[in-house]
Amino acid sequence: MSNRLEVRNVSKRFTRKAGVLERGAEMMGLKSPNPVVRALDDVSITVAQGEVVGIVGESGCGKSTLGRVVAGLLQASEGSVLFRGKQLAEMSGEEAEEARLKVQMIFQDPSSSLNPRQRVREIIGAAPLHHGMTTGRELDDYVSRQMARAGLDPILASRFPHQFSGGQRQRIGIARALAVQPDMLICDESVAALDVSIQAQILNLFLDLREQLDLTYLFISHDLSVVEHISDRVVVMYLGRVVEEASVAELFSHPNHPYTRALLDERPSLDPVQRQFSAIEGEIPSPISPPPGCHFHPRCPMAMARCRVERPELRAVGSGHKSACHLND
Ligand SMILES: Nc1ncnc2c1ncn2[C@@H]1O[C@H](COP(=O)(O)OP(=O)(O)OP(=O)(O)O)[C@@H](O)[C@H]1O
Repeated sequence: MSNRLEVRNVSKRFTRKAGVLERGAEMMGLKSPNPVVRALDDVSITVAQGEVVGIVGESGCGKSTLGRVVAGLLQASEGSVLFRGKQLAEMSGEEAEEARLKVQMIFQDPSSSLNPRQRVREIIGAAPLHHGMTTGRELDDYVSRQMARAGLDPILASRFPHQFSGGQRQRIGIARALAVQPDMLICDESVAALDVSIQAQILNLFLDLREQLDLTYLFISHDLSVVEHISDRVVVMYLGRVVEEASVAELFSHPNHPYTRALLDERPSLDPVQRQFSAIEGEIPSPISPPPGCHFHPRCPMAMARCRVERPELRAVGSGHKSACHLND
């Protein structure tokens, strides 16, 4: 399989506006005024054509930032993103626009990403019309096809978003993304707001679309059950870094990194309300001043002296299995 996407050594820093405390500290000559959040710290991943790669980790570990950098909604501070071996920065204007359209993002809350004043026909049809993928005359048919693909009855095209249920609204968002003929979907908590039974329907729709359209997915979720259901491979992130990656079967049966093991240990069984993992001992440190060495060491039951000073490299621990932990040495 060829690489659809390659994220190479990407870091993303945000500068937060200084709060009262920081400004006071600066006036006393103690600190720089604007704290820097290290949302991504030297992240590298590859996604093969047709693959579904799940990105998991606790809140604030950088999952959404990674998705947004890949979708071109945010610029990386360092590193590069390559599509089929080519960097966006190296492409001509038209080529770059086409590459951007090929990567579409599906967000968590369909209600806030759909214009409430637009009818579904306009929501789905505006972009393909603008980019010349259809004509005004063919628009109704074009929109109907996208709706049918996403499991919506085309007869509903003249309705407004509020006239649909949450699951149907997510289908409108999916139809809108499909309408610009993408190769890759970045799903950022795309089923998190839905009831569990509707979640299963939307996940199955994503898998069907992958078969029909040869789509590639980056699937961001805090819910391990969702990721296990849909992914071929899983990337585990902690405080802006990738700590482990493996095939879904390998990761769930032989987790290597103590953080991944803690995530899986804390995974409650069937209670959907508790399917988030927040129960690992200790607070997540701030990405403004992450701990030195291995970011996980303050919470790691197996931390050694070395873990407090030396960053562990992400290295192979098995076939297609990588982990960033000094315990593997
Ligand atoms: N625009 C921004 N300005 C400043 N800080 C930001 C911005 N966007 C994200 N961050 C910070 O970057 C870090 C990573 O955030 P991100 O949203 O990528 O994490 P996440 O894993 O997706 O978490 P969640 O599931 O809660 O969205 C967090 O500390 C967050 O507060």
